[in-house]
Amino acid sequence: MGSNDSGMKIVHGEAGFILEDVPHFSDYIPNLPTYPNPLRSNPAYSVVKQYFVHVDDTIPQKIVVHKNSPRGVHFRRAGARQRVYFDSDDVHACIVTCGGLCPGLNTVIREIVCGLSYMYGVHKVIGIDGGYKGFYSKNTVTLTPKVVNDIHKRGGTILGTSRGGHDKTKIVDSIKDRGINQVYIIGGDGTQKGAAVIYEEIRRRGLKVAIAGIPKTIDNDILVIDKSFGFDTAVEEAQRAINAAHVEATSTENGIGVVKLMGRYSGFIAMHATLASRDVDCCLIPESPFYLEGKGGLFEFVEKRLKENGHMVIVIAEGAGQDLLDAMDERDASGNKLLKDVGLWISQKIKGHFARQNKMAITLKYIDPTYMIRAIPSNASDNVYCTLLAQSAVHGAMAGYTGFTTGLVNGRHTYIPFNRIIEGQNKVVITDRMWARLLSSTNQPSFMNPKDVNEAKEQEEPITLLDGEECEDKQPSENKAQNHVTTKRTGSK
Ligand SMILES: Nc1ncnc2c1ncn2[C@@H]1O[C@H](COP(=O)(O)OP(=O)(O)O)[C@@H](O)[C@H]1O
Ligand SMILES: O=P(O)(O)OC[C@H]1O[C@](O)(COP(=O)(O)O)[C@@H](O)[C@@H]1O
Ligand SMILES: [Mg+2]
Repeated sequence: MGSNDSGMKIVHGEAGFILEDVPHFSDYIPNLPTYPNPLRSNPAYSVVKQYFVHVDDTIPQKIVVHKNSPRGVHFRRAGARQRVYFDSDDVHACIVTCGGLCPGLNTVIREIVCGLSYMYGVHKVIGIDGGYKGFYSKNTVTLTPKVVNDIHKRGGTILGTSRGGHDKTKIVDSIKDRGINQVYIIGGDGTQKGAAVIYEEIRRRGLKVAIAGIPKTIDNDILVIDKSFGFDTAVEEAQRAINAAHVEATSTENGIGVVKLMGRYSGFIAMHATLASRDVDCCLIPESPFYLEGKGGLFEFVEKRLKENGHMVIVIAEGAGQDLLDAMDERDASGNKLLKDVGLWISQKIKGHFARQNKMAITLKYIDPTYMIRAIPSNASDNVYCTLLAQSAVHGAMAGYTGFTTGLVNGRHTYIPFNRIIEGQNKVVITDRMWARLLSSTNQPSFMNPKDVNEAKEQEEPITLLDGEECEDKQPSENKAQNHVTTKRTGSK
């Protein structure tokens, strides 16, 4: 076993096998006592054949391989272990939610509390009020299965959330002073960065405190994982806005419906909502630059579509086209760049264009459902997903793992080291099949010239085979997460 530059635990095996492992208490605290897992005598679980995860089980990050491909990067499989590193009576857990809202937050809170209680007999669980700053500036909330029983039916988070306020020293002091030894942190890329910092400080102080992250992002912009909870719910709810835009557009002559959806840096909601709806004529996302005027521009396409169909629907992600708007140099308390309302901007531009041209009268309706979508409870399938994520986090912390985010990788639940999650952002790959499907379903212009396409393709890395040869096919690089072309391919498998 070794560690790389970023201090990650890396295990190398045969045929190019790599395990990007997560930290464990035993890495920095010697001779800790262990206990048999209480699930052994749990009537529901004890009948399951092989309920406990084998200590060597790992999940591959890439499942499409060639016969000579190296086995590649793997993550530790999530789930209950034979032995645990906590006596249930000694556990004092806390839960915190940070960043923007997302459908499913309450379900995750519920299932952490119920998982700890029903599976492990843990009864001391508290909620941190209002995000990271709540650790040192607010009172805590007692969480029991009774308190959380119905919360999954509500949107938002019963604990409240916030941006900014991440003070490492004050947070870790508060964890220590309160005697907390398991910390469940639910939040997006910013939150997971904050969790990594807390984990490092806990380890530096030699504390037996498990730090477990549960990835939350309505934008689906977290690396490595298949998709984030609440994303499906958001795509489903977006259909209502798109339907309304379509009804408005088809009810007048030359009607245009514009719908803005969330997606600060990643256009997954817009892309999936468009593909699901089939009523959308044009989908604009941050990853795919566009322009308005001239040949191949948006105005030309709008005119064409109106002439052909008499109406059109445009879906635009909030982070799309920001380079065309006058830059706003403000940031939120977490340091995220504040965005201008691109939906309003594009609506005014289209109206202005047709007013100037004076050749076609249009009626444009702009719908911004973003916060309505974010505030709803999660749907049934997200509820199940949230349950499994929460239970994985609980199993991991009880088993002594720490410094991990729990996530679905190729349909299996895993523990992923923080460093892997926070090294970039998941983005739509515009040279990938899914975006091509979208372009073909809307028949919109790609707004790309051949030079852009070639540049995007050049950023892709070749697949290296075991003998060091390069395969003809290419795939997006793991390390180009900040570029337009990045590693993750939601839905394009
Ligand atoms: N690089 C960082 N280091 C430490 N804390 C961070 C970092 N980035 C964000 N945070 C903290 O994480 C929390 C949530 O971050 P934010 O970006 O608002 O939302 P999200 O986690 O959904 O991306 C905030 O309290 C913020 O201060
Ligand atoms: O108004 P707020 O709360 O700052 O939230 C706006 C942002 O939050 C999001 O919904 C989610 O962002 P995070 O997951 O990073 O919090 C973005 O889509 C959006 O830009
Ligand atoms: Mg974020």
